[in-house]
Amino acid sequence: MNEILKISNLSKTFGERGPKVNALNDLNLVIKSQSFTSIIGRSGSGKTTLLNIIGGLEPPTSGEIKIGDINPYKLNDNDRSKFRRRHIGYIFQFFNLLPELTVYENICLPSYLDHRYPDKCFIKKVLDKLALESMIHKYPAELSGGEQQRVAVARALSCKPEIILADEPTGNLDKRSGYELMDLLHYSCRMFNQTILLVTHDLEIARTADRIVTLEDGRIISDISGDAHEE
Ligand SMILES: Nc1ncnc2c1ncn2[C@@H]1O[C@H](COP(=O)(O)OP(=O)(O)OP(=O)(O)O)[C@@H](O)[C@H]1O
Repeated sequence: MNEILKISNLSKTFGERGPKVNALNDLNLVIKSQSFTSIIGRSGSGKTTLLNIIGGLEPPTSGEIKIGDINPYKLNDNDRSKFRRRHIGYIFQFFNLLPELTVYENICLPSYLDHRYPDKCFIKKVLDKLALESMIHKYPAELSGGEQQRVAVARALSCKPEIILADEPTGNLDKRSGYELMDLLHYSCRMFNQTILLVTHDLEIARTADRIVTLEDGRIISDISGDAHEE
């Protein structure tokens, strides 16, 4: 498999004026295309910071990140936003759906923002798989937490991004919905050839991945692939 993401000597320091926090310290990571990686670690270990930097939301203090051949931080703001919309899908703990839009409009939002027509055929497939077809005219407030999270997943998939970044996506779900969501992410990784990076505190959820990367104090302290992490 090819590399889709390469992170070299990445550091992030917060607190320009006040006390400094080294959230990431000289971190190196290579992610293969179409792989499923869990990122775990204690609170404050740098997981969200890493995901935000990969997602083009937070520039690193030093070091380099390449998604394919592109360093998103070498693009201007407009091109970086476009790059993000086209190549990266986000799933957050608090679904972040827009309450005044229907389920279908929420799902198509990334395409609208990109001034493109949504791929209706593809979206239909996603709706089918996520069992959302009957809900497309509803508003987020009319849905359960699990249903809202499925809408958030459909929205993340709708532009067929190569990379899905999921930050504690099961954090607000009951156990069953959490495992259903993981099945969906594994399915989309296989069916739509996506690469998934998942931040979680839940070790059982983390173990469903191909690879588990553990952070501590902004450094990788363990990186286990394949069946080894199931022992
Ligand atoms: N915008 C910010 N300004 C200042 N410090 C920050 C900022 N964002 C994160 N930090 C600090 O950077 C460190 C890493 O934070 P980060 O949110 O990446 O950790 P995390 O592993 O995702 O934690 P959690 O599991 O609690 O979400 C923490 O010490 C945090 O307080």
